[in-house]
Amino acid sequence: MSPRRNPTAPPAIPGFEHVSLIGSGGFSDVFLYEQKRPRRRVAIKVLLHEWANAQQRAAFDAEADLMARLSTHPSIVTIYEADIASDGRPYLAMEYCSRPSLGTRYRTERLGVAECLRVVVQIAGAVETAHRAGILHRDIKPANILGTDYGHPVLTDFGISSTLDDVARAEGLSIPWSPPESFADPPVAGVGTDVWALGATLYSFLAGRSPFEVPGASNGSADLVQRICAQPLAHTGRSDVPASLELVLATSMAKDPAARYPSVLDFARALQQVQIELAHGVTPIDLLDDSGVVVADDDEPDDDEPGTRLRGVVSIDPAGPGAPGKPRDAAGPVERLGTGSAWPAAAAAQQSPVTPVRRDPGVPPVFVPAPEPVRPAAASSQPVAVVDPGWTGGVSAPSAPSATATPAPVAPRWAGDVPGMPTPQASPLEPVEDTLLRDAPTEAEDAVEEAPRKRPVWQTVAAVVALVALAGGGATAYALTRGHAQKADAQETTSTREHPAGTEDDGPANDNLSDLVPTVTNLKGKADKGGKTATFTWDYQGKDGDTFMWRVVEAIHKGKQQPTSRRKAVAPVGTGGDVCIEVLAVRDGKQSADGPAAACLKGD
Ligand SMILES: Nc1ncnc2c1ncn2[C@@H]1O[C@H](COP(=O)(O)OP(=O)(O)OP(=O)(O)O)[C@@H](O)[C@H]1O
Repeated sequence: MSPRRNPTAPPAIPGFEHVSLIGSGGFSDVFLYEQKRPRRRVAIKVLLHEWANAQQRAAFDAEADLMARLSTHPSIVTIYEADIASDGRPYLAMEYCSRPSLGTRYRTERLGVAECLRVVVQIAGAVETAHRAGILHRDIKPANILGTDYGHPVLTDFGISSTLDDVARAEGLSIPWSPPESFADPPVAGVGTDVWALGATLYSFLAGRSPFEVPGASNGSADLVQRICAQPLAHTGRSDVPASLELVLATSMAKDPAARYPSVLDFARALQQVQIELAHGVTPIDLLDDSGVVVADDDEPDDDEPGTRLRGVVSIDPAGPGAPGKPRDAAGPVERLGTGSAWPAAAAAQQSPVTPVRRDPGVPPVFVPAPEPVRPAAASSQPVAVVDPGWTGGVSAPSAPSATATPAPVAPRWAGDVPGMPTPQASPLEPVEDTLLRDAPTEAEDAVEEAPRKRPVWQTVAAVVALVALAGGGATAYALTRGHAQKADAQETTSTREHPAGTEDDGPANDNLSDLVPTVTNLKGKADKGGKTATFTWDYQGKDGDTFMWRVVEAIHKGKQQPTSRRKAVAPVGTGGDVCIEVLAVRDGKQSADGPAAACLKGD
């Protein structure tokens, strides 16, 4: 896969030897290093820019401390150290996860229902733990669930980049896993955002596609946003997914945040109920109690909280002494949640300090909460330690579950989420892009010492709107690279591609990815003499014999795909000299894993 930018040079870091590049994200490059003492492989995430001031440095330190404390959770990637490299760039050394991310796996293999449930319940424990520490993840998606050497799923990417500055904190998100309120202006974030994203992640694992991706149809960012906001959720299309699980998914992805599970813990409990129904082992939800330690097993079953590795779940005040990953600075860069409820996360959902989720009093929450709010010293217990096979890879201690312990999900009230949802036809998938709302840093941007930033959602929505205007003859053009809104040049524009997780560059984690079809890069158009046509050219680093499909793209219509084996396409220009095209690489019937690249030529 060709990155949208060249990776930066690996910095010299005392005590570590650079081995290879693992991959590049929007704000960082991740390298494999060999730590000298003790000898072990580590993944080092190096931010693209050095810090401009002491305030940013302090924010980075606070964030790294927080992450390190959170990362003791068994389903959160372990952080080893955070520091500043010799070239001035901050870095984070972490556990090297040698297995492909779930972002790669769900697209390339059919995951079993049991594994999907197990993974998501485990990750739910991580997310709930973060929420109790006052942190929203805000970018939960399959690609951010890595696999350790032992195959344990671990959540990563808590947005260390969001320490950069206020702009970075604005919003950057992965459209396919984002809820409708993320597309509001300004975007809204709360616990419900993570509940939706985790539900959407589970859906992706089961369906092999993200929830609003329609096989065979256009799955650009504008399409996805429209469907996420307005269309009902389709069934996963799998006969081995029971109706109860479809309902849990629909509840977690109810359009109205108030109609979702009030906390990730509640969502996880509903999944445990499905595990019970399917006679699967119940996966424990790993949480800390109020003293900050995992409660030791004892021999009394906990019928009320099946499989929750926690006895006295309490209202944890993130500022309190027992809070895991207690923020050093309450005014720090990460999004903090409110507290003070017996349902801490639920309370937080209503009190997001950034923009509260508006709860419509006329719409009662449809989730039936667990019978009792969590209480301190509930003195329930776990009976025996059992080995949870598969992803768990370790000893866990689910309590004896009771089929009546956790309430079954009830039908969401949101009209679009009711059963009877359309089931998409099975057809070859056209993968949608992973993180869709990022600026693609240009070399010029890289050259200046500017904090990387994520593009606020409303800006991208504005870009979508601008593209609509373009179809109507407007002169403003944007290159929409499946969600990347890049302002185009006056006469020539270039579109570069996102580098999605799971499609890394050459490196040890990529062995199983050699079959992925890369995406074209450096797509640019130039008006031909006479102004009636434009010639687009692009770069491509795939295999001999790979071909391309290209087509003209308008705001609400896409032209017929045209095959070519050349890296060139001549497109007719529209009114005002505007024209946008998208180009997809094809190999043996397979398309670019990252979808098409797109670029626009803007008229006068
Ligand atoms: N601890 C790790 N072990 C192995 N691979 C990792 C680790 N952390 C990240 N990676 C891989 O490195 C690549 C880049 O990761 P990074 O988190 O920077 O990018 P991203 O998630 O694609 O983008 P962004 O962070 O901008 O959303 C991804 O392919 C990711 O799977």
